[in-house]
Amino acid sequence: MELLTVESSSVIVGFSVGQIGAVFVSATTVLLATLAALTLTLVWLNGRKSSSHGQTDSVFLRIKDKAERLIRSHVAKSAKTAPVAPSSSPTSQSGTAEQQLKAWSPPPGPVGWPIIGSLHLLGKYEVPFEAFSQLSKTYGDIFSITLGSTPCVVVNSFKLIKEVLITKGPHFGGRPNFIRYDILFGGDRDNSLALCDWSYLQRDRRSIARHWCHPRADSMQFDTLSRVLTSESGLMVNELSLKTAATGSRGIDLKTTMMTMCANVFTHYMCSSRFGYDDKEFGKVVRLFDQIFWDINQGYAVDFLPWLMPVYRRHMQQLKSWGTDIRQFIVKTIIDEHRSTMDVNNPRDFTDVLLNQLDGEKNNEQAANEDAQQHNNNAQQLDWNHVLYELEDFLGGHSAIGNLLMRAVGELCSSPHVMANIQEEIRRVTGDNGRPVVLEDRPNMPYTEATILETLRLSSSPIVPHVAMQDTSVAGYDVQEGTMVFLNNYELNISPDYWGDQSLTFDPARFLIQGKIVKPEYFIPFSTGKRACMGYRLVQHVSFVTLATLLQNFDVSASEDAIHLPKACVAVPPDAFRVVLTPRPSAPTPY
Ligand code: HEM
Repeated sequence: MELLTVESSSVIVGFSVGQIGAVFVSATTVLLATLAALTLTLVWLNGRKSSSHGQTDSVFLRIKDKAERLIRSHVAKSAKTAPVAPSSSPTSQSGTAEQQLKAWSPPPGPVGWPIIGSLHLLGKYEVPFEAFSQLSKTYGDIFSITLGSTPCVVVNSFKLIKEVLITKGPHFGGRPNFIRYDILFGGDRDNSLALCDWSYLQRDRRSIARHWCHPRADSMQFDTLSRVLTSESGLMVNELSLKTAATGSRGIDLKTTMMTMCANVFTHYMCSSRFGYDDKEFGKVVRLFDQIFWDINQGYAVDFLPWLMPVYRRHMQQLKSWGTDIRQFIVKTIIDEHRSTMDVNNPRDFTDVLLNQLDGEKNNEQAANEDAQQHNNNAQQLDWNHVLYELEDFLGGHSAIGNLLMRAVGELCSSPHVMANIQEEIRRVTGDNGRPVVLEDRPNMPYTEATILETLRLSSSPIVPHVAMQDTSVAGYDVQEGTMVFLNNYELNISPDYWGDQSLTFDPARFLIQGKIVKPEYFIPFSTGKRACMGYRLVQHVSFVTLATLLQNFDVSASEDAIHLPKACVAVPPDAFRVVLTPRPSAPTPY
């Protein structure tokens, strides 16, 4: 636990969970207090001047860098008296006494500073996951790190990630307590499916959505999705043809069209509603979803240093109003209409199914769960907020897919041979001047599928941090309740240890053996275990039809905009790069 106490003229400097004990420092009291005050003042002043919080964070981290040099000289002097951290390698310890010590020790890790912990170590890299990979070279596959005053553990290897997510999944079902998450979800992050702590309510919410998120090949949901995708992808092509004709070789804003298409797939499939490309209100909501998706994928110093909140006040107000505007739109255009027309015995779509829960309907399938008895004892009635936020969460899933597709397009602009391979595969399956691609073609188009997997691999979506909900252990090291656990998916996805020398090259063929998709077990872009992604099948289905339709109709190439694809992040900025679309002579007539 972090320990920071100010006692008249002395400061007790606490160390991160990886350290035992504390060092009493009286000579540095004034220095540390001054640095803290200076930091707060400068960050606050900068925040007032700057509207960009990325900028605020980098100034903050530069200040910390300067402060680090001052403090490091003090820590170096104190090191002689500081306790020694346990060995970095869990396997390097032997003997009964050492094993016992390990059994009661947290993982090793860097010494944190007062107030900011080891946040400064992350600021040196483009993404925190690079810092985690680097630190693992010193401390091993599992290490402790204190961020602000939050004790964290970083797990880098597939073996240990499995221990956290599967073997000890129930111990690690919590999510970080960031104020930002509360603000986004109506004041309580438990309203959100992805950001709540694990509970029976969460199990119910997951169970209700299962058929809609994982449509099986012979199900009514699959047929509906297939129909919706055919119709929406055709409309997307019409829209893109108009845009391309109007802008010529300067390139077009593909992202807005792609996001609108994906949003319509979701509202059409889950709510039986669709909106025109010229519908300004819908366009605004699609943009708000995208801005929230971008924000959720960023890390902010305030997440770990909540006392910085005044600096972020405007930003937080913005987040709150984005969420409110989206929910008002959903209630006005979707829920109100559904409530007035629904038949409880004949749910038309996912929205009806959710509203039925609100009205007290019980999902019979829940009773079939192995642990039905325990479940029933703990089942909770969904209230209005649960229904509204669950619908918002799932509709918001379209942003992840739209962003993933933009990343795929970005990659294709610099890998035209991959685009040519996909187009050849499309021709083989649908014929010359043949029919439009449909969802049912997916099993016959492994190269297109592999391109999506390769995009997922290189975007290396970081698995949302988990939090220990009880005292537990990983690799034999102690992990206390409340510890945040980062699973280094970035390391899993790009390390040459897993993917060979060319691990950073965009090469879909790495997922193909004799023309068939083969996914290594350590490839887990959607995570695994109790809290694994609920939308992964929708991602596969929607991204397949959208990407194949786009490339069936157009060649894609870079415009004069630079294409920067952020590391370890599915999201590309809301105002993304423009691309040039060149209509293909062999394009089919849409259905
Ligand atoms: C590019 C697309 C996507 C990627 C890479 C992705 C990845 C992930 C990951 C890594 C997690 C965290 C799992 C964990 O903490 O162990 C997650 C959670 C989740 N995802 Fe996705 N996801 C994507 C799209 C979607 C879509 C389209 C939906 C909904 C339709 C969705 C719904 C969810 C939900 C509800 C959770 C929270 C599950 C829980 O905490 O119980 N995701 N996703």
